[in-house]
Amino acid sequence: VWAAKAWREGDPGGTRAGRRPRAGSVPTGFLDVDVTSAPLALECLYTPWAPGTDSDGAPTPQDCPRVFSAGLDLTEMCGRNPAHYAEYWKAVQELWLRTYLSSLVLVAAINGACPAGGCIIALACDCRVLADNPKYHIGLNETLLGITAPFWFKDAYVNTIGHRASEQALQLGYLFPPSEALQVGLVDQVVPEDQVLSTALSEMARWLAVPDHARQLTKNMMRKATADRLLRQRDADIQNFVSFICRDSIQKSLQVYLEKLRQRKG
Ligand SMILES: CCCCCCCC/C=C\CC(=O)SCCNC(=O)CCNC(=O)[C@H](O)C(C)(C)COP(=O)(O)OP(=O)(O)OC[C@H]1O[C@@H](n2cnc3c(N)ncnc32)[C@H](O)[C@@H]1OP(=O)(O)O
Repeated sequence: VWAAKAWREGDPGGTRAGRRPRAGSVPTGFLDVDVTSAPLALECLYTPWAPGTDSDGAPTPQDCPRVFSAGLDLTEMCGRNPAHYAEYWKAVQELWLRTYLSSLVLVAAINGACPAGGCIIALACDCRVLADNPKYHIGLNETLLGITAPFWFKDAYVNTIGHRASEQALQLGYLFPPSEALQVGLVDQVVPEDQVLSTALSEMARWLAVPDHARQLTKNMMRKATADRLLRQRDADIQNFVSFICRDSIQKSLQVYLEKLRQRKG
């Protein structure tokens, strides 16, 4: 995700926020963003986490091909205590709200798989450019993990691809390959892999050509109702998440899913 400020200053990389998971951060699979540090805002958010770092120790997108974000870190939702789940979910809400309501132009350059939490961050951006690789699936696949997408994930989905397509894709936990993602409107452009970043920059230029105040007011007008819905019920949403995730059956489902992932690797 590239933010307008960094781009404007001629530093597309900007300050890196994506680093290996650490205390106080929201591990989202391979995307790790510190949301407890206010000045970070979104000017710094741009890269998925994966092995491979630059001279500052920050990861570089070209070093982590194949994964934009593996979604939320399932190990944060397994075998922990309710206080941990509550804190984690609050941080996830915060990450989404800040991204979704940012007055900056945000363009997601999706250079790999983009399931669940990865998809929700991409959906919070203004525009999505996906690399044309049949392995780069995008969507909300929660049901396949035995869990349900929270209402605000669903709202963002419906806002983007419509009610019927969301209803079907959410129930099936469907991950769209690039051509279908484009067709349904989940992404705005599908381009060859080596053109993702340049296309994202062109998109950024297009959005930045619009007077800022008019674009920002319009963005807020379009997004406010969806964000307000979560803001009104943040605490209830946290309680729902905690009681849901603490169920034995849900813990079991998540553990089985994680185990399958690990076995698939081996
Ligand atoms: C009432 C309301 C209740 C609401 C409740 C729930 C709310 C929503 C909750 C969660 C949303 C989510 O985001 S769930 C996460 C969904 N993500 C996925 O399903 C993706 C899983 N991962 C993959 O499919 C693949 O890893 C990949 C396609 C992204 C990449 O494939 P690749 O082959 O490159 O990588 P590996 O498979 O080898 O994985 C490497 C390594 O990472 C572990 N892994 C992968 N994904 C996750 C993850 N999301 N969380 C934790 N760990 C993950 C994988 O097990 C490997 O680990 P090891 O190195 O230890 O073997």
